[in-house]
Amino acid sequence: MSFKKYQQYPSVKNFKREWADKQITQAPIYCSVDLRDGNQALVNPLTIEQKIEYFNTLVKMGFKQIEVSYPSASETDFQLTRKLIEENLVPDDVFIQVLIPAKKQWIKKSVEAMSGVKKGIFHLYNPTNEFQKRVVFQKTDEEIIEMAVEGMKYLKELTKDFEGEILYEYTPESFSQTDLDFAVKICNEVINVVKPTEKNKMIINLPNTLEACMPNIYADRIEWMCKNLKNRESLIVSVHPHNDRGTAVASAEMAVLAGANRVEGTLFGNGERAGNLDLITFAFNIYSQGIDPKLNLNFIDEVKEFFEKTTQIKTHIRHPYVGDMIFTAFSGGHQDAIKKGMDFYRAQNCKEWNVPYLPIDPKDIKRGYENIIRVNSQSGKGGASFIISEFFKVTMSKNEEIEFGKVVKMASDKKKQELSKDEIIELYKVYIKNN
Ligand SMILES: CC(=O)SCCNC(=O)CCNC(=O)[C@H](O)C(C)(C)COP(=O)(O)OP(=O)(O)OC[C@H]1O[C@@H](n2cnc3c(N)ncnc32)[C@H](O)[C@@H]1OP(=O)(O)O
Ligand SMILES: CC(C)C(=O)C(=O)O
Repeated sequence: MSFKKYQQYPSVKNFKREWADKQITQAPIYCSVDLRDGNQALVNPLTIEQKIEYFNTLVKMGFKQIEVSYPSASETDFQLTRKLIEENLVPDDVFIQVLIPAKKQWIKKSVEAMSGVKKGIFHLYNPTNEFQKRVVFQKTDEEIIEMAVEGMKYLKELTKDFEGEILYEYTPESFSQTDLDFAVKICNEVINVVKPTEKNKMIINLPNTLEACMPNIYADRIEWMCKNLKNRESLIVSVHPHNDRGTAVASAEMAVLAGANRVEGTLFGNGERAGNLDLITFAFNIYSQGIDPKLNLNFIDEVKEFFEKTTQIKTHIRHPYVGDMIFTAFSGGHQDAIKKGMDFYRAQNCKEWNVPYLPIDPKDIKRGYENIIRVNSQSGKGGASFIISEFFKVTMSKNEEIEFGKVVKMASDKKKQELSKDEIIELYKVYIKNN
């Protein structure tokens, strides 16, 4: 291994950031890219039937913008888009989005796929970083700009008679490794073609295609772009974070502070390599700050079950907010604080959630309190006492708690396994009989 193979990501020079003093006060616009970016990462891409079921789940969750396909990628993508439109499967308040590479034949195919759309987002992209410009495309800067400009002109021409509500989106793909001066130049040229207004905005999407820098630097780059893009008030600035460094959620949050109005991501962060921005964690983070997340998250366990069955990807037991073990403590110190916190919360009929070690109230996502404390050899008296009061409806004295705590500790240590609720209750019955 040699770290010398890699270079440090450059910071934004001569730039006075403002985002660091801000707070998120409202949820941004969400765009789910599960059916495109998520789908392109699956071992077996989704069938039309699976995509429709997935689409309906996203709609039920409250997504108003959904990237449904890459119509030039496959017949399935193309036909799915046609089916959604022809069979009127898209609610009136939902935009469907298609991803389009900047090449005439693919633009044409994508426009055909969207014919008759009521609310549509045409998302054009071409890679803009130094390596891809020179090695993959073997083009000059001017030729790369021409690809984007000519692509957008052609797209506009082909869609000029569309009667639905149309939004154009442009992505300088691989923005994360693109020189900022070039990124702003190419975006401004495309903006010149679309000519957005405050009433008819366009989307400029700035992806962390390969997440290569720390979230603070991504935020600097987003704020710098927001300050240098033409006609900013007519733009919806969007971000599309990936998770290669494991910091996609932080990058998205800081990008929102830095001026992004919209985030693209997927459920539970599915996506190529280390995945995309996890929209569920992102939205729960907003929720847990007392802000309306503008997504319906209360049936997230059903969504998770559907997601796992459909994608064949198991969500980690420690996945923030939704993992199976996310509201469970084994360790004594934590259990003691949770028990005291729960007792206080109930006794005082608290309006604000403030129970230690529980990031949100499990009931918010239809989970009960029965698993918040589980007991093994790492547990203390508080854990055993919680089980007895919660499930045997007996409140122990302090002294009893101490003595019975020792009994439970010995039994679980001897067994070298967790003790079930029933085992603890049985131990308690014996303890009472003998004392
Ligand atoms: C970061 C992202 O997620 S971007 C989205 C990437 N998603 C996908 O690629 C999924 C769908 N893609 C596909 O199904 C196929 O790649 C297709 C249909 C688009 C093209 O297939 P093929 O013609 O067989 O080409 P192939 O995949 O080998 O190579 C891609 C070609 O498109 C070019 N290309 C890649 N992106 C773009 C773009 N945004 N605009 C224009 N051309 C592009 C490449 O330079 C390459 O060109 P070349 O054939 O002249 O060398
Ligand atoms: C096409 C763009 C938005 C993309 O998927 C990426 O850059 O990761």
